[in-house]
Amino acid sequence: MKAVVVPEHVDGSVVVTDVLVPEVGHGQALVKLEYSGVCHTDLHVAAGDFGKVPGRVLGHEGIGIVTEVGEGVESLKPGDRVSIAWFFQGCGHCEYCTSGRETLCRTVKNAGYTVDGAMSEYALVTADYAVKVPEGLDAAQASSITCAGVTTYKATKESQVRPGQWLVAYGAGGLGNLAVQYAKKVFGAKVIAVDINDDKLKLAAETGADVTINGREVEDVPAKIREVTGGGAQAAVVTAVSKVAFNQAVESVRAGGSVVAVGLPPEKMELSIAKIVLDGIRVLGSLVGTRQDLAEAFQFGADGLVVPVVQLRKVDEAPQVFEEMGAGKITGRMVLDFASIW
Ligand SMILES: NC(=O)c1ccc[n+]([C@@H]2O[C@H](COP(=O)([O-])OP(=O)(O)OC[C@H]3O[C@@H](n4cnc5c(N)ncnc54)[C@H](O)[C@@H]3O)[C@@H](O)[C@H]2O)c1
Ligand SMILES: CCCCCCO
Ligand SMILES: [Zn+2]
Ligand SMILES: [Zn+2]
Repeated sequence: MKAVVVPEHVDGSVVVTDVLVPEVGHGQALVKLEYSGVCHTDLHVAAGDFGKVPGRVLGHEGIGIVTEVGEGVESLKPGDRVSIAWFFQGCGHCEYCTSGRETLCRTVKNAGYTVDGAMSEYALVTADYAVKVPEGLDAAQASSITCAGVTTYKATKESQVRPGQWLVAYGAGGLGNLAVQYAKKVFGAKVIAVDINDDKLKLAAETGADVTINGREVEDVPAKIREVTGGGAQAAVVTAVSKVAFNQAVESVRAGGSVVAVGLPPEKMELSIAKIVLDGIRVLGSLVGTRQDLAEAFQFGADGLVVPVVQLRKVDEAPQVFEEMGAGKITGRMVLDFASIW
């Protein structure tokens, strides 16, 4: 079967090649993929940013139909439409798995990183961890919610922004566009989108941003944000792949505000200790979302509140899609169309 794989010489490139259809084991289900979105994390994995995984099947925005279930499976049946997410499986019994923070499990399995992922014609899931796609949600759009959506929904929740308050979305890419939509349409915030690419800012404005700022054209982004918001935003969600955006975010929020770190640039943040102490600013990291978060994020999609902007691409185009994303040329989310090769 066709799959998008990290080649032996881990260098950021990907190959589309033939691999064996996996065998279903105890507690697992076999999923025939319909769609699999390309997340910037897939580029990090392909480049070895989190450690080299040559031969790994990439992908953690998978949506497909269950074709077979293994021994002991009660939660899924053939015909169910399910997701294949970064949070692939937790241990189920540690301090994190038993307190609503299962994505932090220290023995977590991650699709497309520590286990084979969703950019393949067939993929395995751990049945009890595969979140079902609700009726009424388009499968290709569900793909984008499986990582970009749930991650920005969770990050906005963690920001504690309240209706009528200001939230700045630093980065208006695959995640950032959905951060704008969840913040605006689910949490009732007023939203500023910051990016360095006008096409992405145009889409942000079309999908809910009240204000857009091009970080390459405005000399002092935080000052502009403090002016627009009358003293600073109450929250910032940073999905930009740039430390500049993280440093700007801390200077953009008002006293008592929050900065939620989501993007994964390789550098370190420069953080003014005095600023965060004297202004009581919360700076926190947020990692994808739990199974419950994903179920909620899906439902907001099914209800039409959040509408992922996706473009279907042929599986064989995966190498080009990765290059386009790396060059910042993608607007919305590129989704590999496995259904077209059924
Ligand atoms: N924490 C998590 O759970 C989680 C989940 C998914 C993705 N991620 C990470 O989030 C990041 C974004 O992923 P994506 O799929 O949205 O990528 P993307 O390439 O679609 O978007 C990144 C955006 O950052 C913008 N950007 C770059 N420099 C900027 C700057 N200085 N100011 C403002 N914007 C800037 C780019 O123009 C682009 O629009 C990646 O690092 C990815 O690994 C983290
Ligand atoms: C360590 C990378 C975390 C990324 C989450 C899914 O994109
Ligand atoms: Zn992701
Ligand atoms: Zn655990």
